[in-house]
Amino acid sequence: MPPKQRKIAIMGYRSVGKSSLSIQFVEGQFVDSYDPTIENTFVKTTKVNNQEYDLKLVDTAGQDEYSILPTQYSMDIHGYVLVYSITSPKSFEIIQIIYDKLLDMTGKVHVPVVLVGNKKDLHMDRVVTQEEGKRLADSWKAVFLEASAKQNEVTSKKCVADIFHTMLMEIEKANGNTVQENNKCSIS
Ligand SMILES: Nc1nc2c(ncn2[C@@H]2O[C@H](COP(=O)(O)OP(=O)(O)OP(=O)(O)O)[C@@H](O)[C@H]2O)c(=O)[nH]1
Repeated sequence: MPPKQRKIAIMGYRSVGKSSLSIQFVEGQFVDSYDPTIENTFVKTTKVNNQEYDLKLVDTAGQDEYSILPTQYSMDIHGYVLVYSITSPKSFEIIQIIYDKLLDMTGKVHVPVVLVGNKKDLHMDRVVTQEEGKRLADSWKAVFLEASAKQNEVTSKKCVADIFHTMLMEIEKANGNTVQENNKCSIS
């Protein structure tokens, strides 16, 4: 089977770890320093359920309540990884605004979304509970995962690559395809 071409955007408030999650997935490393992103596209070939995907990952600039989303984000993007930090109530508020803007812009009632609560390693600074994240994702009929880009960990027994693999599977489902669920850390 030829590889499928997929484009995913990773969005959220400033400093929630969008670049860190992207770099952990693409390069397998964590960078502690903070360098605000303008926009960056990563390319990676990855395999899920025996299907190869040529993935373009658009790491967007941090958005706030006043940001106007570039219209190209509604045109050639197959799915959205929406990220907040479990240590930032503001980022949780902003992610809901971004989701509403996406629906408005695409004119759709449902877009493939994976909601990610990042920085789950910072237990002491947690302000957004897992239940709040799950409830929000449920209201969108989206998948919810908590992650640590730093520790390359996602919910239980999974790693950052699984965020993107889950996203690819959500896109398959949105296209009417059935998918196999995977419950351990993916390597590629
Ligand atoms: N402890 C911890 N720190 C993290 C994690 N993910 C990111 N960080 C740190 O948070 C800061 C911001 O991370 P970035 O990945 O640059 O955030 P961003 O969302 O891309 O930021 P913008 O480009 O401004 O939108 C950096 O200092 C990271 O090292 C994580 O899972 N745990």
